[in-house]
Amino acid sequence: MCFRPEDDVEGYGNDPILSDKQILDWSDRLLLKLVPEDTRKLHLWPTNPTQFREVVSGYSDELKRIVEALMKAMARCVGLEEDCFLKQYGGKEMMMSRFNHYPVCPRPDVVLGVKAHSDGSGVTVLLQDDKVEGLQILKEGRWYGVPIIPHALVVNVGDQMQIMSNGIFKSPMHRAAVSATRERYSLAVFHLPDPEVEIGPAQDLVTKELPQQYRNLKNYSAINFDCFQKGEIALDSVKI
Ligand SMILES: O=C(O)CCC(=O)C(=O)O
Ligand SMILES: [Fe+2]
Repeated sequence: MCFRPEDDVEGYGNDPILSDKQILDWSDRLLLKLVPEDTRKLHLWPTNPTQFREVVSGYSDELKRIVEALMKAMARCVGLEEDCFLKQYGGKEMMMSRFNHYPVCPRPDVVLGVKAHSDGSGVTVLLQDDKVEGLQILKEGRWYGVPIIPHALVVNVGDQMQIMSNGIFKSPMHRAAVSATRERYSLAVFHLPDPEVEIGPAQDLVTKELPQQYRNLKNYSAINFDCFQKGEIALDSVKI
């Protein structure tokens, strides 16, 4: 019922095939827009388990509150007015959820659950599997496993926060490994600006020492998608 329709990105399916050179991710995923609420495609939302809609709606409301508080704190951290980043989002911020399932894989030495990427969001909140590790972050050329911390959420800075902060907050490269013996689940919620609204480096963070690093732009998700298909890094393509 909730299978991804051919002309849509939302719904349940495997890694979508966008090019014949693409190495596929070892994962099934369910992609659902949560916010704006009036754009939810409820026909793609599972009805089993029966509490799914209620639980996910509640989670979405709480997360929106947390992310907004976080973005305010991040603005204050770099000496900006607290609503400086949120204001750039326009009135219609977006939240997209991705439920990842990584089945047991016979060759975890050559296959990834999610290939190395940085998130195209402003901020991503990850709810990790509480038993099976898999998330890895690239730091100074080495991959580090992210440990499971019970009841904790993992927050990832996304590319659009790197742009708005003029490169001060970094959007890390990360990937998900798979296991030969255990399946794994994760839930990523991407918090993004309204695609119709222009974002760019906060002018107070543009100085003589740190000139503007990125151009102003709209709909970064589309830029990200185009670059992914060409095998290019989206952030590099918008660098000045
Ligand atoms: O499964 C994970 O821990 C990471 C998933 C991820 O990076 C993503 O969905 O963008
Ligand atoms: Fe990610």
